[in-house]
Amino acid sequence: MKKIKIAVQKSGRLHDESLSLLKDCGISIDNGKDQLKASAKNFPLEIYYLRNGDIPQYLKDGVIDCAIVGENLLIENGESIQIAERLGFSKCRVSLAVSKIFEYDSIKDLSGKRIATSYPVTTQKYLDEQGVEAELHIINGSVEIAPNIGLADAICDIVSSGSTLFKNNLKEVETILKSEAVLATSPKITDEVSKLLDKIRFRIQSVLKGRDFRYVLLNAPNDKLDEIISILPGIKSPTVLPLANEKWSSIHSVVHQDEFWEVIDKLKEAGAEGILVCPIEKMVQ
Ligand SMILES: Nc1ncnc2c1ncn2[C@@H]1O[C@H](COP(=O)(O)OP(=O)(O)OP(=O)(O)O)[C@@H](O)[C@H]1O
Ligand SMILES: O=P(O)(O)OC[C@H]1O[C@H](OP(=O)(O)OP(=O)(O)O)[C@H](O)[C@@H]1O
Ligand SMILES: [Mg+2]
Repeated sequence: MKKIKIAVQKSGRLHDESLSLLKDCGISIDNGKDQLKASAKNFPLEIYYLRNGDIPQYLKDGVIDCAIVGENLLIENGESIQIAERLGFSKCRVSLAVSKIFEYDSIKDLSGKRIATSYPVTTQKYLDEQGVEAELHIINGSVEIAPNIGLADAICDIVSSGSTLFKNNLKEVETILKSEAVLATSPKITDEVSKLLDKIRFRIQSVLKGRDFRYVLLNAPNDKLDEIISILPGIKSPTVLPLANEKWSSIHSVVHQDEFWEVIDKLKEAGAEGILVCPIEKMVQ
């Protein structure tokens, strides 16, 4: 049977969450130590452990069918690569930054300046769009040190919490793009393998949706049922079950994590008691 070839980062920021997502999708991988390729035990899938930076090229060449990769790299080297799913982790941005003492008003201030970056295509594209000419210095890591050692006037690199910029006396001045981990697909994927990809996508969607919601169980006095039900969003409508005490009912529902605490406060105010909250492993729709 044909297998789908998926790449994940060998080590680094995306590695652990990529594997845990596949595991939550019920794909169990038999890994030997330092093995760069392994097979799933219960799904027609081969996993390849690669450098994140190399993945776009492997996808373009069709050596792998899909991959979990940082979205920012698709802008750098990923024309023709499609995003099948956004995965919601490793969120960051690619930004321009300058020394804290640089009097920066607009992007025009970088005209004729030296910019150090590991993302030359992304940086150049942005400068071209803004009509600014600058000199790029390509370096592969520790980019934030460049202005402090006189190698560059500005940098273009990944920012998440901003602490690396802060520690290196830099300030973020322009956000070029936002990124997260994505499931990306090769333009050369065959129809047969696409069917396997669809199965993985369906599982990923169910897992990610489950992570966004909480299952809520509570007890409600029957005379408050209508009010309490009106507070609960639910997928369709909440489940209401009678309790042994006939003046009370048990209500089950799902609540989005974004509105969770607000909903819980309202439920308590409306007379709900014994509120239990459980994680949802998967939510299939
Ligand atoms: N500080 C961060 N916070 C959140 N996400 C990040 C951060 N740094 C990088 N990322 C995201 O994770 C991806 C992987 O970053 P990481 O530093 O692990 O690998 P990499 O430097 O791209 O290299 P390699 O090619 O060696 O695997 C990046 O492409 C980016 O999308
Ligand atoms: O805004 P922050 O939360 O400080 O994160 C940003 C830093 O994280 C990444 O580096 P990483 O730690 O991945 O090291 P690397 O340069 O070796 O890839 C990135 O290149 C920045 O340096
Ligand atoms: Mg990094």
